[in-house]
Amino acid sequence: MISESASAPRVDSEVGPLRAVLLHRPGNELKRLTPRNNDQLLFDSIPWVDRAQEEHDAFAEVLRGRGVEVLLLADALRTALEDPRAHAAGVHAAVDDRRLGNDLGDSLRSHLSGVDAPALAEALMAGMTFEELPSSEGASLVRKMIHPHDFAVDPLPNLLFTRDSSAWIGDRVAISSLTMPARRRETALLDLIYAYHPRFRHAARAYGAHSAPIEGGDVMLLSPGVLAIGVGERTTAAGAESLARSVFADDIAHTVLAVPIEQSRATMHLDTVCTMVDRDAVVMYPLSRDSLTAFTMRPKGEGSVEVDGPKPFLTAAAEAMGIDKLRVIDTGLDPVTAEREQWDDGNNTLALAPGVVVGYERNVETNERLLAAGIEVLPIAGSELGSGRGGPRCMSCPVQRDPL
Ligand SMILES: NC(=[NH2+])NCCC[C@H](N)C(=O)O
Repeated sequence: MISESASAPRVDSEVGPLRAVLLHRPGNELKRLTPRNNDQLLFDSIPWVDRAQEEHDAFAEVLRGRGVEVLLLADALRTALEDPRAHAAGVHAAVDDRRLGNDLGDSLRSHLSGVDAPALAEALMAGMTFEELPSSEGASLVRKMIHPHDFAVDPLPNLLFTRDSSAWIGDRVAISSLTMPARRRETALLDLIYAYHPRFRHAARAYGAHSAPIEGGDVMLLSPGVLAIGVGERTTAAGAESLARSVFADDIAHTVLAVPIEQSRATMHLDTVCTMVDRDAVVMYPLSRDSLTAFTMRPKGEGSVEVDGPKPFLTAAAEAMGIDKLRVIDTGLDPVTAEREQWDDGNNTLALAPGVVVGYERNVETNERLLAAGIEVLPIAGSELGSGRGGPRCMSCPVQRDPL
């Protein structure tokens, strides 16, 4: 259970000692994946769910072993839904009349209004097929014509990647406006947690969840007050610009770098090619090293934003951070190994402190080079977890880090 008394959420960097993190233990939503729907649901294969849970439990244990408080999204959602206002909003978020028609929509609404918080949380996360809807009197055309195994409420298998659905910047939380249709409803769940869970009730928001697309995998806190935002398949230029305006207005950042990344599945977020492993160091996909660029945004007064660049990313980042150089841990891998390990989230590490990161054990060569560069790598298994294309950073939303 999530305690209510822990100290206030705050995250100013990528590598400050991690104190609390939001994870999602994969649940029944993964059991909805089939070879017919996995592409649309953004998984590359069909995970073995029990094993994925074991791998995830082991990931959480590694974090706890290092003194990190692990908050689980399902627990947080159930707690939030105990509040009657959250429960009503949860029912609203589950029922889509455009899909169900008015008759079925009404009957699902009245059914879900009567279930307890855990059952509503389960419907919100794992979804419901038409066959699972409560049987109602009268014949809805939709019920007669639809396939019983179609989804009346979509499952959310990508809840696993808590990084993307919300991100803490300083003492504020930005709830994402997710791009892919398969993930959009995650916004509503995070919105409920941050509005109604006692631990978060007082948290101020950065950015409006219904603004232009932003996903947390693209948001990197290079140093206190300096953000890098990937712009590619998920976060749009409009999203990066609105987030910049919002953090400038709230005075929680002074510089925001917008970093164009290739619009492809392999590089869906900035953190698929680059993550921070130390105060002044990143691990980076070798092919991105010399090609990544950045536009630099700064506040210009009266709510306007000045945009410079593009410059090489490493130069722009060092300038914004006020350091001589952002070190790149050179994995020095040959292009084929580098491409294989990038695909398996080798560059997607989660820092627990400066110089200490969690990485997938399968990325043997990347991890060896990190170790050789003096970075401690805590390896975790990810054969099943990785089937959704996300590594330790994607699967974690830091809620509290100590200042550097
Ligand atoms: N921060 C990340 N790289 N997240 C990975 C998310 C993977 C997920 N299947 C998606 O396509 O959205």
